[in-house]
Amino acid sequence: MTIVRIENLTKKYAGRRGVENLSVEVEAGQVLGLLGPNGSGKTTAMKAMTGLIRPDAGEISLFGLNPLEELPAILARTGCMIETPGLYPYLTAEQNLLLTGRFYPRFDAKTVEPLLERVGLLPYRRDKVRKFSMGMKQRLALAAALLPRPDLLVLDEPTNGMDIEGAALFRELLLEERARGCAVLLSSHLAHEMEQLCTHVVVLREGTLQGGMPVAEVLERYGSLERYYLRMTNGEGREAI
Ligand SMILES: Nc1ncnc2c1ncn2[C@@H]1O[C@H](COP(=O)(O)OP(=O)(O)OP(=O)(O)O)[C@@H](O)[C@H]1O
Repeated sequence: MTIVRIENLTKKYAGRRGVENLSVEVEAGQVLGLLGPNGSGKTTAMKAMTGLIRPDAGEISLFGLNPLEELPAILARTGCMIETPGLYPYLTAEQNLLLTGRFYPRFDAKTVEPLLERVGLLPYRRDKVRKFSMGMKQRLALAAALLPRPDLLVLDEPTNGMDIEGAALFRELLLEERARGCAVLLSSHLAHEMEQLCTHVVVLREGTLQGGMPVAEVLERYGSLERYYLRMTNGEGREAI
């Protein structure tokens, strides 16, 4: 089942580059990795998909729905982590999840404690988030993204600031979600992490798609995702998906 379909998405900021003519698809159970240098348009693409910004052109369909018209129905089934986590600093970790969970029709308050345990924050559940380190906030934001029991996860550099244990926990968690049939759109600068987690990758450069293929094919043809990435971003090669 196709969960994400983006066709010819273009978003420019005051005439300047953002993302141009991007087309991608993600099926249930697939993890699509967005790779690209800083400023290549990954966050812009994710924001346009989740209704945070309005695209200039192109078609976006999530679960067969248009985010410009049916965003609440889409967000009810989607977990997001884009840029700064939207957390309430003066509430505890537990209160944050209980409050955020109320926005999701499928939320069950009984899942809060297991979720806190899953991200390693159970001992800190009664601590105010303002006292949390960056990595702890990332862990809590990840738990918040899982609150709706999502069919789609949109994760922009989720392990940024996480310690080694947190990043390992994240990997485990993401593979579980993938096995459950959740579709994932993931961006990260860690090629090794992406190689382990993604089923498919696309590479962006200066707002345009340079290439993309299943990770298994990348490994077969290029030996590593890093080599493929470097090939796609140094301007040498551009391949059709
Ligand atoms: N709000 C904004 N106003 C103006 N330009 C913007 C804005 N947000 C992004 N841009 C520009 O759009 C381009 C793409 O930025 P974007 O944040 O999507 O890249 P990215 O691939 O996510 O980068 P990074 O890897 O650094 O997170 C950049 O040239 C950036 O300067």
